[in-house]
Amino acid sequence: MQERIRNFSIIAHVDHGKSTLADRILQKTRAVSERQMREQFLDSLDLERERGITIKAAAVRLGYQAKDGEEYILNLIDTPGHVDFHYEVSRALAAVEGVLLVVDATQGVEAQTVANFFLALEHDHVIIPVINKIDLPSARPEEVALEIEETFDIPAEECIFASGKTGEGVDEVLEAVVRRIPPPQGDPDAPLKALIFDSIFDAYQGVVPYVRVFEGTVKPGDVIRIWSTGKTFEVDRTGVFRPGALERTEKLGPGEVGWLTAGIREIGDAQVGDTVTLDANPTDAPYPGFKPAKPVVFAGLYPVDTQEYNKLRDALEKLKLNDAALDFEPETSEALGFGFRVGFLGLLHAEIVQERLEREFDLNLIATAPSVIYKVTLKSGEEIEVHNPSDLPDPTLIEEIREPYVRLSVYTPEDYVGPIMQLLQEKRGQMVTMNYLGKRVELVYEVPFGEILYDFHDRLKSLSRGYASMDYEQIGYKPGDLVKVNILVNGEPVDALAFIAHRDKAQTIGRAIVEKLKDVIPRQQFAVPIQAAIGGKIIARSTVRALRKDVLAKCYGGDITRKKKLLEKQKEGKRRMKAIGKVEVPQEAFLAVLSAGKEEA
Ligand SMILES: Nc1nc2c(ncn2[C@@H]2O[C@H](COP(=O)(O)OP(=O)(O)OP(=O)(O)O)[C@@H](O)[C@H]2O)c(=O)[nH]1
Repeated sequence: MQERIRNFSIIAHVDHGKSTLADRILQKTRAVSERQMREQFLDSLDLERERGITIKAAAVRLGYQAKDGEEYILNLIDTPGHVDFHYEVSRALAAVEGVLLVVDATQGVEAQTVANFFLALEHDHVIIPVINKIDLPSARPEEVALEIEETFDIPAEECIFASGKTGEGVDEVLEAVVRRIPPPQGDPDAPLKALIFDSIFDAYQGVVPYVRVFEGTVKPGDVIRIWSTGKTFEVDRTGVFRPGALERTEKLGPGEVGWLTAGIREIGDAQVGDTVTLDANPTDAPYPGFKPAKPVVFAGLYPVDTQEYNKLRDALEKLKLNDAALDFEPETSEALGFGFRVGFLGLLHAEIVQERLEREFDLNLIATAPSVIYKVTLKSGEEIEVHNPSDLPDPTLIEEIREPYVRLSVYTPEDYVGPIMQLLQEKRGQMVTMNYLGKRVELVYEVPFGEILYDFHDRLKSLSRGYASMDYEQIGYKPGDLVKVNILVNGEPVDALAFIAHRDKAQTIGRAIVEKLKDVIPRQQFAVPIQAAIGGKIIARSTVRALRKDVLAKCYGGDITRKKKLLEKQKEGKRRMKAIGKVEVPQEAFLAVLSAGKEEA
């Protein structure tokens, strides 16, 4: 049977049509009847469908009758395309022997096409390029095929032209999967070696690890051992993925992709990348390179209503069951009260978590601006990590501050190289290389991670009319001339608004923030000064003038529904206010630093 298994993934730059192609493949293999077929089958969380991005790798097992007359088992493992979830892509790829590299025929090769290609190459996978969306009038498949040849050294003839929308070329794709991708290797009698490439949490079964078996066999009743923790569990069930269902099997053998349950209660006991083996007959070669996912971006999350603190904690605990990368600890802010410092894999991850908290748990939250982790050496010789700018010790105690750097690659049509280089310079980037790939250019820079955190991606997109794309990886810490800037509202420093910036940029950013705050803080009965300060030195200042804003002033005439709408809008705005001294400060204020970068340009 192993001979007729094919395990593969689809990799692509965001929006190049990975999920649509997967749907079409499911349909072709008739694994799902038309009626059952939901759009974008593999994205199982509602949120994912709504935002149109794939977050969690999922898997499905399909039956396929090939042109050679044989029946094949195809295991399709879905991968997330966004850079925040790189580690999950990498582990999903470890579970397969080949990949479909989907490239949009109207866009060509982009940053994550390249990053994903190299991940697949590292795993020695067979790579089948699929040029997608050929139904679009602006498609230029031949040109893109040449671009692929030039960039990846894959002959242009190997590219398959397809459309996930119309279904054209999908038969060819399936035949290529069967013919070009090799069957999995592995000995059913060897000691068990299975890789956890994903997991879900089920209220009854606990953590359900998704595994790819490389060697040996696992079946109900076996006692398994999780490699990194050494913990043991008795297997209750094993099974495979049918579209929309987890189907039970007697066992899982080498080359198979499936799931198991074993009464595992903690997500930390079955983390993506870890190896499962048998306690009685363990493998001596676990899957290499396991590292637990580590958050790199931190933000404060506070309930608007202080009564909701416990509800927020319960919600975070529930989310963590399904998300090993989510990290949180209690935090108090003078301005915002009791809340949590929450760690994320990146900005997108942060946005998704906040959205889920508000939607699925009906919480009303104030989020503070996200921050990276700074490493600080004190004059006393002590080393500390700062996850929250307001925790940065007094400058007189500090010997050195180091900030995290990323290696950033940007892909862009050559027309936009000038403005993008200017942007990178403004972000304190240092060029590593610049490569020409036909009419496209790859720029590689080392940039402080904190600089690209807020608005970099938006600005890159707008500078290049949407054509440039980016990818990055963490490369470690470097010292920087960094200072903490405090923001004072009505003379009081607001801890939740403090930020850390390079000394040369502190004043510009400080000025942009106080200007922004002036606009978002509603007028009070009295004038409210807003200041930015480094230590005792005021570097920028603005004033919210007295007098309440009359939202109805704009509506003369008797349009009562419009008046109502405005009043409701004002109420909505009020829901997310925090009183700071005598001043009501709305949610937007706490994110002012996010938009401050734009004005700085
Ligand atoms: N015209 C046309 N549109 C397509 C085709 N394939 C996908 N699309 C559209 O392109 C957009 C992105 O498609 P998705 O399948 O969601 O892309 P994806 O790569 O899975 O995106 P992520 O999950 O965010 O990585 C959607 O609006 C699709 O309807 C195609 O073959 N032709």
